[in-house]
Amino acid sequence: MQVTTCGRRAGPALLPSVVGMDTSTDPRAPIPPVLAFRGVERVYGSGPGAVRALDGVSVDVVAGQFTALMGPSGSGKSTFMNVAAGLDDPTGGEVWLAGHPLHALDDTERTLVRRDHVGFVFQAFNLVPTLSARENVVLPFELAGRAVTAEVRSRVDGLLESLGLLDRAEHLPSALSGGQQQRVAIARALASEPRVVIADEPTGNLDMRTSREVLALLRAAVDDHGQTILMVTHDPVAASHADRILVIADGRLIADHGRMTPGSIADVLVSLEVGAA
Ligand SMILES: Nc1ncnc2c1ncn2[C@@H]1O[C@H](COP(=O)(O)OP(=O)(O)OP(=O)(O)O)[C@@H](O)[C@H]1O
Repeated sequence: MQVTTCGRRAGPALLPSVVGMDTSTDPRAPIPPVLAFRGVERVYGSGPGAVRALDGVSVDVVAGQFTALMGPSGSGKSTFMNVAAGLDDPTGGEVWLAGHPLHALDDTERTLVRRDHVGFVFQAFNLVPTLSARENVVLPFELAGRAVTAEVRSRVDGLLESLGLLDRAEHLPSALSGGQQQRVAIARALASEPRVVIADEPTGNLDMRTSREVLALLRAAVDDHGQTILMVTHDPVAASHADRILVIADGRLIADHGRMTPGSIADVLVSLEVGAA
């Protein structure tokens, strides 16, 4: 097991002037991380009742990797994802997304960074019920005021086809199965070619077979298109599709594993529960 830089407060020497921004033209330069946390803290409340949901988290999420974030209930997974996506503000430390210092931006600026660089996949699909599958996939372009050009339409149709949805493109979400709805959500997340897709329990509402299909699609987005994915899951089978498994407990990153089998992941989670008992 490689233990991360968890809990370490990064000093100035660790901070390049712009973390994650590709400013170099040197082809030998290391690929910058898509997401960088530097000593990130998120404290809710104050005084004796304060909760340290993130407690000095330092980690890089690497481009073109499928990273899973796991941990017990209340360990800080949702807080990590919300801070990573600029939906929540850290109370300390630095968060860099695609080269942008989220910790230093105001709400409007963070919204723009999120819109341009993050795709979301949620457990509850979150499709607009009155729009067809294709309209749901195109919606983020329209919301962002981006022209839905012939090229965009062709990319959307290519995605729908590769996800096996072209013959369902005109259907409303209510006429689709859970697996098909999640595939539409994945198409929507991938369509704008975001720097990172944040997936929150994407298989939480799906049966085992459909879960496997959805995970294979996420895996293919990484392997075939170099997509970066950050996924929260409680499910060792889901996490076994990831290249890297981060484990969080009490707001601290406590482990950083490469690919693992579902059995080994389950062992790690059980040992956490035993340790906490
Ligand atoms: N808005 C909030 N106000 C106060 N405390 C909060 C708030 N949001 C989260 N917390 C607390 O922060 C800690 C981490 O919560 P978080 O939701 O990030 O955990 P989680 O790992 O996602 O849990 P779960 O797996 O149950 O969804 C918990 O102790 C939680 O009660």
